[in-house]
Amino acid sequence: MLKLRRTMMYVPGNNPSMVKDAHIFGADTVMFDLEDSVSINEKDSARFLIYNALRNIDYEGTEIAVRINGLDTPFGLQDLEAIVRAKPDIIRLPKTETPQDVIEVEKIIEGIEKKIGMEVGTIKMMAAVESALGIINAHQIATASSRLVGIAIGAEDFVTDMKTTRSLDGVELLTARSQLLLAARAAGIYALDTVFSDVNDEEGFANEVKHIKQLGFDGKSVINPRQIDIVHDIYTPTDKEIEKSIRIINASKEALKKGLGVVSLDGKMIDKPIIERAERVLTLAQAAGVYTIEGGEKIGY
Ligand SMILES: CC(C)(COP(=O)(O)OP(=O)(O)OC[C@H]1O[C@@H](n2cnc3c(N)ncnc32)[C@H](O)[C@@H]1OP(=O)(O)O)[C@@H](O)C(=O)NCCC(=O)NCCSC(=O)C[C@@](O)(CC(=O)O)C(=O)O
Ligand SMILES: [Mg+2]
Repeated sequence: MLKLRRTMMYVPGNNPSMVKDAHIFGADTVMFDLEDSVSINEKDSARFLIYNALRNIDYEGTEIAVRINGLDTPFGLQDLEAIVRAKPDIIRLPKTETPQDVIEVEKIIEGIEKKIGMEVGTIKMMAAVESALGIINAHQIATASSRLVGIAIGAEDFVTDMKTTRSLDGVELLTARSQLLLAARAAGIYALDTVFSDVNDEEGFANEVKHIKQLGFDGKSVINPRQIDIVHDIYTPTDKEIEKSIRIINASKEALKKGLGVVSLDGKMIDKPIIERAERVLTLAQAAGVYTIEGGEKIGY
């Protein structure tokens, strides 16, 4: 089954009540943060909290990521030493600028895995790109380690680096988002969009989600439980899309029987890429729980 990563919800690593209940809101991934939502004087206590939470709280199968501090800070190495031992699914690197940043973290993770007898490769990685240099190096970053399940854009830091600000239409991010997506797709890994900081602007948020879905992102980092359903609703194939995909696949099967590569449905050409897109709609629908593919046969609509 396809692993959905429509939402990765940031949870400040210094907030015990948020950390305890983080999984109950239904985000596809919960991401405990040790970096920018934690002040310098709380770095050690947050690391301790997250280490203990991962070891003692049952997150009921929700994918867990931890955003560590960069290795260029006094906290990054200590974060890795503690957090790898607590076995999250994913370590997220902030402010990744070069493939060496990824390789350096991977070596440390591997060293800890070996030291504690954990199978090498258990901990996956995700790299956040948040600067002009990172975007320019996006493909090298995306292919720097087989542990990488995805790359993400961090827009707040990126626009600061670009000496601009964020707007509702996101014009300042278009090139960076596109470059990040190209890098992720060429590397065959997930592409995650950035946070939308105004949790009360539901309309602005929904418009941004529609925009990044159309660009091709797999999902988005979110900062508040109220943002989760908005993303999931927009990302879940509609009944109409599912029905159309089934008709396309059935038409393609008929074409195959007749030995045809191209067939027409409702006056529109149906060929291989269109069939692939229809298959993906059904795969996404199944992963989202709104459609069933049983024994290779598509049923349930
Ligand atoms: C925004 C706000 C303060 C609003 O507070 P409010 O109090 O108004 O929220 P309410 O809606 O009233 O909360 C209702 C109930 O949900 C609970 N609840 C809320 N949020 C929850 C949550 N996240 N996790 C679990 N539980 C939660 C809450 O405890 C309450 O529970 P209860 O009291 O029991 O009813 C709050 O959400 C929050 O702190 N968010 C996380 C912020 C954060 O992590 N920022 C760092 C990551 S970005 C970054 O670093 C930039 C970046 O790097 C990013 C990139 O890479 O893209 C770049 O460069 O761009
Ligand atoms: Mg950031």
